[in-house]
Amino acid sequence: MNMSLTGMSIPSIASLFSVYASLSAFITLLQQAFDQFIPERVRDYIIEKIEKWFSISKSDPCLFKLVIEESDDSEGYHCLNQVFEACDKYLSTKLSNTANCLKVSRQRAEDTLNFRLAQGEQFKETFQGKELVWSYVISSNENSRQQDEKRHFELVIEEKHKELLKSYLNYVLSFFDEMMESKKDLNLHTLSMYMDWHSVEFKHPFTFDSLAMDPGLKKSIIDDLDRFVKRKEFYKRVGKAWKRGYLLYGPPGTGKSSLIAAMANYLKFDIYDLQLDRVDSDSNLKQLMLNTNNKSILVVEDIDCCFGLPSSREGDEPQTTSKISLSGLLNFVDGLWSSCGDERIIIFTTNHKEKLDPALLRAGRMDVHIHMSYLTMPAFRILASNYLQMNLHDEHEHEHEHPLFGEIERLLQTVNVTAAEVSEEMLRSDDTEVVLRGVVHLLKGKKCDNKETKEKQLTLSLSDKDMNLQVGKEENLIKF
Ligand SMILES: Nc1ncnc2c1ncn2[C@@H]1O[C@H](COP(=O)(O)OP(=O)(O)OP(=O)(O)O)[C@@H](O)[C@H]1O
Repeated sequence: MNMSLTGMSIPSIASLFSVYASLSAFITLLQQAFDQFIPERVRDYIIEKIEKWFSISKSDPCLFKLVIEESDDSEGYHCLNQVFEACDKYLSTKLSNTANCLKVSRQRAEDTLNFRLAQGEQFKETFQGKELVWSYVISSNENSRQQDEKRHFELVIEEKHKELLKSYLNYVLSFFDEMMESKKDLNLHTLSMYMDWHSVEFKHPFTFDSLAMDPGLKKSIIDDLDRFVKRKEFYKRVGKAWKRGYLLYGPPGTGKSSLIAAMANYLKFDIYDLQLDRVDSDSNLKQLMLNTNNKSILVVEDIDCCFGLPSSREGDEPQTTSKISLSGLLNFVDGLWSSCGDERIIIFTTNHKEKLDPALLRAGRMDVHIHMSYLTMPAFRILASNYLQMNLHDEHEHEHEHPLFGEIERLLQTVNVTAAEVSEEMLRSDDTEVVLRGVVHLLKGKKCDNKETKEKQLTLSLSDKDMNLQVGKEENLIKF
């Protein structure tokens, strides 16, 4: 019995070849016709549709996808999503030797390279024996500005393992927290052209050791900062937000910005430099405030110039003033901003405390007022020790001080000079003798100017029958 071949004849090898040949000729013809007669755009469209169809039919219906967007706009504000930031930082530490295509960047003044997934690229990771696939997606509409692009991560896992995502994300978040705790680099955040924060590495070398200031005042500032960072439980107990406000006031060049840098370096806090004159609405301010991180210092420089007051700087053009109101700012400082984060410091600086709105000085608003005064002898010793590498920290060293120190001390008692002016003089030479003579010359010059001014004032005030012409140096002052 012949069961398998009943009614069928096996084709010969020759006929198989001839069918194959005519089939491939037909396909080649079809392909040529497709290329020649169908316009390129239509061709691309057809190919894309076919590819899409194949990818849909291939896709596994049992996958679960988690979307992590860069910002959370649900409240009507563009608030950065910290989970996105954590994932971004986490991936940048994992990617460098695994993913197929990466983007690399380095910001000006940074040492480190930042690796990121390129758009549409994937990165696979195994967590507790299960595979997770990361991808980075940028979506934008064609007419949008760069800022309107939306970025998100997609994290895909098999549906049946999706409960693992929670512990995986917790692992990523605690990795990020540890990274932030141990990070040595601070960031300086300034306003970008899109009115968002733009961050660069903050590399200001200034520390409390570099700061020429009365040692007693310096110690009380350091003690205050130490107390502040240790008082988490205290603030909770008394029901206050864990924040502290400092008002730094004094003439230009006395070290207000330098003190801010020293504070940031001491606490390892990021700095947010809020240029109020660029903020155009209260809602913009709210968004910026909400996008600041814990453990940070928010700085508003020259606060007296921000709210329509005349410029406090000699020779300054009349400056643009902020479109937000002082009360708007104070509402944020007292209310929303202070209650939406922990370990926040806010610093206002001014050259003219007397021009400030009393609302700013109200008790409980700025906790500490620090007067940055003209240079005193103890502060001069710190400058000399730093710039000229003279060992002047030892109390008994004063006996062996350079002979010009006596003259400098006498001059400093009668002349108002800023640390900025003296430090500029100290940069002029490596030779101690030359530098100290330069300082004496600077102080004597100022004394002459003072004398001339005094004489002018005396003539004026004599005509006014006003003899009150004391030019005295204010004491260094810290007021809590
Ligand atoms: N107290 C100080 N100790 C050491 N250096 C100082 C001090 N004050 C000023 N300097 C030097 O002068 C430079 C300018 O000082 P700084 O910008 O801190 O002064 P400022 O009070 O903030 O001035 P402004 O009011 O103009 O902003 C600093 O970079 C620093 O080199």
